[in-house]
Amino acid sequence: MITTPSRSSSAQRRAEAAPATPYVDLTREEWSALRAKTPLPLTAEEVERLRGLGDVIDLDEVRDIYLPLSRLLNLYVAATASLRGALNTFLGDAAGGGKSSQRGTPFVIGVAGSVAVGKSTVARLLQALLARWPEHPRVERVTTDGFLLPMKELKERGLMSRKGFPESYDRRALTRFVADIKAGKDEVTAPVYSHLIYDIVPGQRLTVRRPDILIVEGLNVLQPALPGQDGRTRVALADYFDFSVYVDARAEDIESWYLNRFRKLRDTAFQDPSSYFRKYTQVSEEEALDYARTAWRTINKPNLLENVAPTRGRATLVVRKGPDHKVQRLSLRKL
Ligand SMILES: Nc1ncnc2c1ncn2[C@@H]1O[C@H](COP(=O)(O)OP(=O)(O)O)[C@@H](O)[C@H]1O
Ligand SMILES: CC(C)(COP(=O)(O)O)[C@@H](O)C(=O)NCCC(=O)O
Repeated sequence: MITTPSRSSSAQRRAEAAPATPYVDLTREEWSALRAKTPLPLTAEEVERLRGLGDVIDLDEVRDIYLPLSRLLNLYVAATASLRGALNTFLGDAAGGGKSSQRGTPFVIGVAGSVAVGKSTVARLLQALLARWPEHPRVERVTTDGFLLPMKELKERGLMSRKGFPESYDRRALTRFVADIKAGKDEVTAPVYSHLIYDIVPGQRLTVRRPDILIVEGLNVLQPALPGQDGRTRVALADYFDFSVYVDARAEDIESWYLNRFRKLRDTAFQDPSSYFRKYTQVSEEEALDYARTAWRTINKPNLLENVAPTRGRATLVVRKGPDHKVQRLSLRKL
């Protein structure tokens, strides 16, 4: 065969020089150029609604990063619906039509990353943007903190300073919750955690009623399953995800976001007389920040390094933020 040498593009040359990875790596510029292909511009009114979520987020960031992401997810949802059609065709052929009318289950998106990396901000934004697509107007969001063990149990098990570590959750209940959603149940409920009382709210449940899309956000959503008592591997939460996003940043930057958030909360939510953290409004800011620094150094940073960061390579998409929260790079899993 005769081949003619062609002048390769810089992207091609970079791909050839880079070590093999299961991801397509994109710079911010490459990703944001995809915005032009997103047929869903934001109106001024919608931009205001996004601001109304209470998140401090740069509007260019919404347009350049999160709007293309909502487009990508819209394509994945559509592709999953086509796959369901293929499955129904197969079931129709194989089972004489009896099982060929699967209604479809919610499309589940996991959002993982460290404490304070910005998971909730990303998840709220995605919820608002995805709900604008006519194909999937009902988008619900749950945080995994509802599956933390109640404080009484954490105390009994000596886990109060391991809050957020995999062992501080009822992982079976969490996996069951998402399994039930993917089983197509009409109503699935979950316990509710309150940051105010720093505990599970007794008797309260949230109900998920077959949304088009469910976003599950939490530190450990990409954790592999624990082996059962019989030593056998179990199903993990992430086995039920249709797509997952890992929000990544340098630990030093996340620490400063954690401390900033603590400072803001000290001026707002901690002032509430029923707040578990009210004591930090009664001491100097420096003393309060000393507590937050210790919590970062002894709980959240070790959890990030030991448990959370090692799950990054399981995500469908990794978004890497810089010190100003702006996304600098993205890695998208190849298919
Ligand atoms: N894109 C962003 N731009 C500016 N600030 C952000 C952004 N994302 C998160 N933050 C801030 O960083 C802190 C942590 O974000 P949050 O969404 O609460 O994190 P997580 O849910 O991962 O704990 C908060 O103070 C939040 O306001
Ligand atoms: C509630 C959390 C464990 C996070 O829960 P998630 O929804 O990610 O499962 C975390 O935000 C937290 O409160 N950690 C305890 C250590 C600290 O106070 O920073």
